[in-house]
Amino acid sequence: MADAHSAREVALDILIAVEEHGAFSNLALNEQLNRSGLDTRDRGLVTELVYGTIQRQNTLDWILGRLVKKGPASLEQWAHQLLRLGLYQLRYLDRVPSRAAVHETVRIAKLRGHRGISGLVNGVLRSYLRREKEFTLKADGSVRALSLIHSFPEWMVKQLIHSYGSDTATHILESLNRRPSLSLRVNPLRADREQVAAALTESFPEAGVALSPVSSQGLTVRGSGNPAAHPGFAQGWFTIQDESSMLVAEVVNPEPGRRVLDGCAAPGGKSTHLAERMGNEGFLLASDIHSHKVRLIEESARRLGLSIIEAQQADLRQYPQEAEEASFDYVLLDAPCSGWGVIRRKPEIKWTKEAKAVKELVRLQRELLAAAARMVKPGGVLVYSTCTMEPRENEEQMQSFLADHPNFVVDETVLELLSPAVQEKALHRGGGIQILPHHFESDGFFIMRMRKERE
Ligand SMILES: C[S@@+](CC[C@H](N)C(=O)[O-])C[C@H]1O[C@@H](n2cnc3c(N)ncnc32)[C@H](O)[C@@H]1O
Repeated sequence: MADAHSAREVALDILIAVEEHGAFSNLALNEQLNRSGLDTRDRGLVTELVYGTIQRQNTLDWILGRLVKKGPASLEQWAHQLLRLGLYQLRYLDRVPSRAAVHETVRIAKLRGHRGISGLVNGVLRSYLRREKEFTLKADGSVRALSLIHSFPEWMVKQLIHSYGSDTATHILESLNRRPSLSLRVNPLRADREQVAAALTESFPEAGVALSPVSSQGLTVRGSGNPAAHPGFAQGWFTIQDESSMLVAEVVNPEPGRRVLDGCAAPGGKSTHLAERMGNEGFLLASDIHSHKVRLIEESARRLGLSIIEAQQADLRQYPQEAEEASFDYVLLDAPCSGWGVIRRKPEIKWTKEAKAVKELVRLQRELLAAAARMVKPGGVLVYSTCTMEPRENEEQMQSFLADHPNFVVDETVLELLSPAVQEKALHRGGGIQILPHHFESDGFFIMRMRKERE
């Protein structure tokens, strides 16, 4: 069995990969954990350390700025990451005794650096423990205080307050700092929701499996357990998917036998959901610009027994061959976006995506929307979705789409397609629905359904 020492070293390696090489935290975690040979408890610790340290980065750096003489940026990259990792444990992890956290951090510093560095690490962490009270943060209504208390960039906090008001913005920030939960979508072509819940509970008694109030195909897993390791996964009983994300296919609500285009489809979470809802009858073209990701759609479709999906690599903006224009009954555009709704799973989004990136995304989404609109048959349905709470990419984007495309009308009855719990909580924004992260402790999502008028 591996010990907690190596857990911290694995965590440090992942933090360095994310910061220096721009790796995605969730992918880097998966890859390094699989290689590490750590047991379940230590894997849990690594996950906690990596997500927590990235999540709390600006608060940790604010403190380090006062404790490291020339500032933390003057240190070598790995030493800066190591200090963040050590300080995170002292400030946020009750279950790790302070002595152990300091001792382990200094030990790693000795292993990886020279004596000077281990002395510095030791001094900084010990002076934090002595001066802890100086770093108490109080909400005083300012953007700066909220940004430091919850560790979000100030521009993002400002934008959330502007869009949702201060109370809701605070709920959003708090929720995005909680651990991501796990949910599954049951494949009705292969299994029944109650039976899958019972089978998983039998295999993982600690898992706490329950029926989701959000989606009629969803199950939530609140405790520990790894459903992907259950034999039912390979047999196509279920897919691991966030609950909010399941609402998109429910809003599209395609009839079996029809022609569907998913224009930004990889890795295929929503394409496979759509095909399941169609009872595997009809035709679903799942296309994405990245060929390596198109393979993932094919793999999932095969595992779930969905033969109506044709996956292809294509830039939606280069579409269509004339033959395909206006030939789809339903078109889904699940657009690339700023991803604020999934910060729980990819906390580095807070630090890597800058304010100006939103502008570029808005332009790309606009081009993709125009292309998607061309593919819809007269009388057909267009659904636009994003996993963000940023209004310029959501309701404002749709406002300008509707102004440019007067032949599309908003489907105002969209909530009737969704569960009572969603009907009660979802916000109505410009004809679309907005799920916020604290509504169900799931991802933030915007979804809007429109119909193309018959000529
Ligand atoms: C939000 S993700 C889609 C997630 C997917 N719908 C699912 O549920 O698994 C957005 C996708 O858009 C793709 N994309 C970006 N630009 C594109 C373009 N010009 N044409 C087609 N796909 C594009 C990206 O490769 C990415 O996979």
